[in-house]
This record gives sequence, structure tokens and C-alpha cells, in this order.
Amino acid sequence: MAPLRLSGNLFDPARVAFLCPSGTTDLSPYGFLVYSCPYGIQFIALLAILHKPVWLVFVGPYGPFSCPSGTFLAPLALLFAPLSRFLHSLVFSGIASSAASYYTCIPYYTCSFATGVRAATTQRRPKDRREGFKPPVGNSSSADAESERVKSIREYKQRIRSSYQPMHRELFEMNFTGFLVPSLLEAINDSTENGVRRIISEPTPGLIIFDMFKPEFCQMLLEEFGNFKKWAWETKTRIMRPNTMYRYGAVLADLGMETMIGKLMKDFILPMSTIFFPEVGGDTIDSYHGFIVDYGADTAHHLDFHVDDSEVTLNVCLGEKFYGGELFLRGVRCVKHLNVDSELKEIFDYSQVPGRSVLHRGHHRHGALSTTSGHRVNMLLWCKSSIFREMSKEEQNSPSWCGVCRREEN
Ligand SMILES: O=C(O)CCC(=O)C(=O)O
Ligand SMILES: [Fe+2]
Repeated sequence: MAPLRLSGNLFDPARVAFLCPSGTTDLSPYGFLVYSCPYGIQFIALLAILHKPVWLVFVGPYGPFSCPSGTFLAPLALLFAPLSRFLHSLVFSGIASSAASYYTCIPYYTCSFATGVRAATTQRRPKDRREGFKPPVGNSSSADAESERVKSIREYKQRIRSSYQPMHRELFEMNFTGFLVPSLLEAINDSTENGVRRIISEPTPGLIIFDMFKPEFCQMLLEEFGNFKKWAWETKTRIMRPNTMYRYGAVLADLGMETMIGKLMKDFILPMSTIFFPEVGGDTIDSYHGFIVDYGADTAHHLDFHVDDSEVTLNVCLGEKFYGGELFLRGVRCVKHLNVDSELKEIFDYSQVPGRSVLHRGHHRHGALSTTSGHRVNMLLWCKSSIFREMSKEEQNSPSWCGVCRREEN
């Protein structure tokens, strides 16, 4: 396995999610951190970190679920060991050895992505667990549950349409000259590949960065989002979340912005994805899922390691003032190789800047590190191509865009 370099706070939830080989997504709020120890010794420790939830640290080659001894023997050991001494020594050994690993670059801890990468979906949950959501019980079938779900989405949209008063009506119109930075407008009007290439940078392969929105637009969209949350609070409306990964955020179409975002996608994002990502259907994008996400002290801190349910993703930071929140990218993978370790050259962390966009393939594995202070809001467009999806079902061969398939071909 490839050596894993660790930096920053080792107990950051995003790092934990990234390191954990199994069960990460459900458990990451409690911080499952799995170490692989070259000596094959297995430990488990409980850490209570100040105001953070309890963290479980497993030191063992396979992780909590795939390794019976890690799962069963270690808690037993915990019961029998004098607790305080046991915890102390394990915490110490964990920190000391991971630091040693980082500074010496020796693959002291290795990790596998066995089942670690999450495939995000756009499935909506009318309520989530935090809000007391109970799955349907009794003899109701999944078809009933589905029709319940559709009904509640319909009612939700109806409620917004009938009572939500937008704060900035101009956001719903298509005044792109007022919204987009001149460099992007010129490049798209120029309609040449060279014109577009002049305004982008690509700090790591497959990550296209360019300035997109004027500060006035970012401010207006932030205010509109704040206004929407206020309305939801006042009317006791539960905001429907954008996908299975978020507890916070909102779908742009639900706010009534589908026409504007659709045009933005067609006129600006499609030309760019045609140039940079034709091999994943970037030139045949025909639908999108647009949403806003929200990080900070009162909302989510980080986003788990995942791939998007998209061919191409546009991610624009809107603001506000924040520290942290870097997007961490770890290489492009097809479904078959989703859990294959990153090579060093695939590891890239990007610091987000308000108004600036990143465009990447949906299967470029990524997540967001903790927003350690302040408030970060981003706008996401998951762009999809039905033609590409249809063709991918039939084609079995190794796609050239997957980092592992490409390596195997050479
Ligand atoms: O928070 C971010 O910047 C990443 C968001 C993201 O990856 C997603 O919503 O798919
Ligand atoms: Fe994503």
C-alpha cells in the first residue's frame, strides 16, 4: 500500500473519514480512526476530546468491522485493563507513532479505502435522524414509502411557491452580465478553446479553477439563502436537504432558481466541460442538480470522502469569512477502483476562495476538511449526461479517465 502522509490535526473528522477503511460514513461523527500497525498489534482506545464527541481509535491492520479481534478483543482488553493507564498509553502511542510516520514518511500507518469512499446520491430524505425521522414501519411497502416521499416533496414545493417571498428577485432572472466576472463572459463569448484556457488554472490534473461570480452576486445569494432559512424557521417548514450527505443546505430549484441555473449550466458550464471532460460525457450534459451547502459552528464542519452522482461537478465558494474548509482531492476512479489507494501525485488540497469555481469530474474522489471557524457556503452543480450513463452500462472496458485503469494499461 502507498505511504500515507498525514498533516494538520490528526483527529480532524475529515482525516478520520479519509483514513477509515470501513463504516466511515455512518460513524464518522464519532470519529472512527483506524490505524494499521506494522507489528500487527491491535489496540482500541476511547478518547474524549473536549467538546468533541467520543472518538474511537483502532490500531490494527484491518479496521473495526473486518477484523474480529479489533472488534471483540480490544473492547474486552479495555474492560480488563486499568482504564486510565490503558487510555493514556494508547493515546500516547497513537499520537507518537503517527507523528513519526508523518515526519519520516515511512508507511508506518497504511490504510486502505476498502469501503471508505462514499457514493453520494441525490435521494431526498423528508426528515433526517437528527430531526426525529423514523423510517416507515408496519406493513407499508417500499412503494408506499416512495409515494409518501414524492407527496411530501410536492407539498414542500407547493408551500414554498405559495408563501416564500424572495429577497432578491433579480437572482431569478438571467442577468449574467451583472453576476459573472468579465473574464468569464469574454472567454465564453470568444467561443474558442484558447480563450477559455486563458482564464483557468489546473493546479493538479482534472481540477479546473476559474473566477466566476462577482462579489455582489455571492452576497445576494448568501442573503437569499439566509432569508429562505429564516422563512423556514418562521413557518416551521423543514428544509429538504440536497442529497444523502447533508443535513444542511437547500436545493436551488426548490427556491425557484431552476431556470436561471439551467441557463448558467448550458451557456457557461457545458462549453467548459466540453473542453476539459468530454471523456466522461462533459460534452453531452443534459441535466443538473444544483444546491447550496452550509458549514460552520451551527451546521456541518466537514464533508466525508466521496464521489458525486455527476459526470462533472461545479463547486463555487460564495463566502463568507471562514478558516479551513479545504477541498481535498484524491484521484479519479471508476466504480471498480473506487477504493484503491491514492498515489502521492493524486493528493491535492485546495483552499476555497469566495467567487472562485472549481470544476472536476464527479468521480474525482474528494471531500471537504473542517471549516474550523466562521461560516462557509458553497453552490454546487452536479452535472449529468444521460447519454454517457446509458453508454457506460454497455461498455465493460477500462475507462481511460480512471487513474488505476490508466496505470494498468501502461
Ligand atoms: O463543501 C465542499 O466544498 C464540497 C462539496 C461537495 O463535494 C459536494 O457537495 O459534492
Ligand atoms: Fe462532492
